[in-house]
Amino acid sequence: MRGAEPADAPDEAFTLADYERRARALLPPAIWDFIAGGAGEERTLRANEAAFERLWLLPRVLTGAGRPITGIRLLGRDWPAPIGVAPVAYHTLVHPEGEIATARGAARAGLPFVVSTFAGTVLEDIAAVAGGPLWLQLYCFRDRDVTRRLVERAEHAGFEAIVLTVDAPRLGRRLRDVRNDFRLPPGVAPANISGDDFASPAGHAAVAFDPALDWSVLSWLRSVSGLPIVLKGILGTSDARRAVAAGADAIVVSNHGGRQLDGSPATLEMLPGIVAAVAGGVPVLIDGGVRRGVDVLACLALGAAAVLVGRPVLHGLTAGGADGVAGVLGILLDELQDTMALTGVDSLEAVDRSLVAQREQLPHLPLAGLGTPPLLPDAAWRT
Ligand SMILES: Cc1cc2nc3c(=O)[nH]c(=O)nc-3n(C[C@H](O)[C@H](O)[C@H](O)COP(=O)(O)O)c2cc1C
Ligand SMILES: CCCCC(=O)C(=O)O
Repeated sequence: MRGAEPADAPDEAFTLADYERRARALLPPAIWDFIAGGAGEERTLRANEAAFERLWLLPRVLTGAGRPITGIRLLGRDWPAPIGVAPVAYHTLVHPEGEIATARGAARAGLPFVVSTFAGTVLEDIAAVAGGPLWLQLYCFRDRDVTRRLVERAEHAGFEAIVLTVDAPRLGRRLRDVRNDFRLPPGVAPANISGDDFASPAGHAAVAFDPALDWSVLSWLRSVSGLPIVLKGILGTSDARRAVAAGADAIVVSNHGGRQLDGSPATLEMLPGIVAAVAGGVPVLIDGGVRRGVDVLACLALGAAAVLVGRPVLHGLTAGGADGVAGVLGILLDELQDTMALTGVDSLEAVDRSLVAQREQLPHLPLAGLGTPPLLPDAAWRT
């Protein structure tokens, strides 16, 4: 499906799919399953990547576009490209240096890194080697003192935003982990929170996560931190509007990589409606299934300010530590530049919806009219 591919784990990685195959060959099966898996029957997990297969990019020719400039500005900071590392727990599951190596890899590209509440290494140590913006992903615990201390430490260490995950009153039912009776191996534990039994991620979340959060959590967070607040895990238009009204500084359209509510839609499918609902009020980021530079441009064409990438970064970390992370991010960046050049745009401001078409909406394609609901409500195919 993914083009000219070697049958096994390749020696050299030219695509994110190559890194994925290398990681799979290296990791114990239960750890692979924890990372790769989603909730339930994994319908949402599959849908995230599949949604990109339904979009075509429409190249324009003779536009006079020169060398592509990929930089953006977000929450007061310049990013060299609209790509960041999504928060992923326990990088120490796949590499002994964990998030330290990830931060070093991301620093080579100058790209931002969202560090998980469940990082396996110490926030201050990560900050010491980081080269791009650092954001802290926050799970709000029943114990607000533990939650507050984490935020204060991050702020003190130079983290620039808090990314509150709002789609996890508990963890989704991840059947691979249930069947494997998945436990963290010895030596893998959260480095920035203590006291609990963390061995079973779902069991720990059931005890420690606040299952009854409501919108007042934003004012609580404002009372403990002056940092910008990003809400991660918004999938609906009314929640997106509510987030803006409640004072969020940005949102991430996310279904947690298909790990929470199985049966929720692909993030790409929800993006245009959410962008319209937010109407420029705050930047809209997206994650879920971004695996190629073309996917990044498709998200931007549908109105995203930036994308976050989760599993591929862990694949790079598994395969080559900091070099592997830099490799994954570098491939995405190169592919984004190729895509911009070949689409006929040289800046991201020039990227808009006229650059994408949903394949079912191109009337001359045999696939037209199969009854798939339109991704772009206004049939935005133009030439
Ligand atoms: C192994 C793993 C651990 C994750 N841990 C967290 C986490 O601690 N906090 C969080 O908000 N999201 C977490 N996520 C979700 C990611 O931030 C992100 O939403 C998702 O992975 C994006 O999809 P992608 O993997 O297809 O790029 C995790 C995802 C994976 C695969
Ligand atoms: C308690 C660890 C939660 C990590 C997480 O969010 C995920 O695995 O998706």
